[in-house]
Amino acid sequence: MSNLVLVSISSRQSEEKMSAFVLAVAGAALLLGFLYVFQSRRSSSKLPPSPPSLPLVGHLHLIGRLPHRSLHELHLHYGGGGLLLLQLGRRRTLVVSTAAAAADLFRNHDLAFSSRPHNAAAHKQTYGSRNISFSPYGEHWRRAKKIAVVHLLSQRRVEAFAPVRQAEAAELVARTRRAAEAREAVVLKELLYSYTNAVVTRAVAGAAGMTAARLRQLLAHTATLVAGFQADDVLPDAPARLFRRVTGLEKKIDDMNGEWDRFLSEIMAEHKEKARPGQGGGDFLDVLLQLRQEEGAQGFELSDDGIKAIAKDMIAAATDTTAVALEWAMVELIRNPRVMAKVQDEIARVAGDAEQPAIAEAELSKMGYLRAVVKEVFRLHPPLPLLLPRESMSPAAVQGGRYEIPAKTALLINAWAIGRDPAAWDAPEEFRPERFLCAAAAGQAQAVDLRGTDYQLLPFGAGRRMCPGINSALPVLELALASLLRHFDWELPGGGARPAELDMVEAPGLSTPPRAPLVLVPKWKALA
Ligand code: HEM
Repeated sequence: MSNLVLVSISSRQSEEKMSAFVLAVAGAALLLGFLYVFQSRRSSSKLPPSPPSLPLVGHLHLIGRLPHRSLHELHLHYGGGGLLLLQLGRRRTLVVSTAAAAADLFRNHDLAFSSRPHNAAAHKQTYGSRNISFSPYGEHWRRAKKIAVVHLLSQRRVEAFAPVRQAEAAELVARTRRAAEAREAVVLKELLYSYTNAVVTRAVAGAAGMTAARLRQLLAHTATLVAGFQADDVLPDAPARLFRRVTGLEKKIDDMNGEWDRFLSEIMAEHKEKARPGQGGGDFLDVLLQLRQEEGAQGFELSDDGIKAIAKDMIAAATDTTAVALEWAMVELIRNPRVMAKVQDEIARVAGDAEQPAIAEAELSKMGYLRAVVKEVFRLHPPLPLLLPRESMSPAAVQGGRYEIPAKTALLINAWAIGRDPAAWDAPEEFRPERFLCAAAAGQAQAVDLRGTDYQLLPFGAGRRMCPGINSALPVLELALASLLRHFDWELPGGGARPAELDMVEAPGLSTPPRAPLVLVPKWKALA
């Protein structure tokens, strides 16, 4: 930039002109900045606290590569009542950082905040927001979510997939055993991602192997295209589109959508071919095709694109999240040998010395400490630390009228910060699963749970937009963890970091695995 300026100014006269110009621009920017701050303060005295902002970008310059951490810092500095109002580019955004503020939002204003902000790139990737996750609040979302809850992710269907989980957990153990026998270290992320990917691919499309491998590639590419703040979050529609075109992003997104569509169309065509009407389907695609035949799913038109959008949603929502939670669980257990020993003892006690490699799912419900470990992992490492963004559809007077939030305000719930809220948790930075057992032992009605009614623990969200996949995710996660801890002892490779030195910072993205992928050496435990 400075070189350009030097070259272009050839005479004293032009230097003077330039200084005047620079001064004018700087003055205008200052004025705009002042007006902006003044305007946002003046427009309502009942807005939540907000740091000083800049013209155009608002507060974007205050957000680093890990937005949940930047927002937590801002909350510690400015947060009144656990709320902050930020201008993130073009989006006015309410950020919730404490359990008490989340409780008020979910108990009293869930409906007002039940939509999703429009994002042109996401709109394109979801067949025009025909999926569930990114669909704005309305009839389409209501019906699609009901289909997911009643027909795809119900307790009955989750139980029907138990053999798939068993088979994939056995495969996970077998792969790990091969590495153990070869005395090789494993990259946990790869092992775990293959497992969750295979489970979800079989549930959605009934296939594993090549299909799972192709899907894995598609998911990885998609993640790199949608991670972090997008042009659409910052700029109005037309300039955002122009930005995407100029940077080549638009073409990349179109190519990726084309690949996804070819893949989904192929597996749909296979399902249509083998469909046996009236036989009650096996995988999600079978169920969706069957529902289409039955009176249009109670008047809800399930077009080919609609079915593909829902199938893609399920695959994307289930794979990463579960693998990320599993990887953090292993990181925390390696860092906390006392907890590792205790949970391994419990698993050995409950699962016994059975010859077969798989743990029966009925045994998982008897592993209270394992469940407490899982909750503690979700408290400190929610895989989607800011959940999914929401948007308000009407004005809301929150915290008993203390603050007034205008309609069309985006909402970010910082589940990562809420899990560290000192008003809700004792010694929040400590990994201590016992906190969940003590609550139950102390006669409190029930220990804090993950199901969206305890607002200090929100890894699956809460309210109308809460994750419908929780019943399906928990057994997938618990089964893998129990199997890996039952059959193997785990060590860091020699010469690497010591447990206490493990990097506990996240990688950036919508879901946040450890920044440094965990590498461990498994040791096969011969069962007694
Ligand atoms: C550890 C695993 C998982 C975690 C941590 C997780 C977390 C979340 C979160 C935080 C949300 C947004 C909630 C909100 O906006 O308040 C969400 C939404 C959603 N999840 Fe999950 N999820 C997991 C697994 C799954 C699975 C296995 C499925 C399906 C097979 C699934 C399907 C969905 C769908 C469809 C939505 C959109 C709901 C809506 O917008 O109404 N998730 N999930």
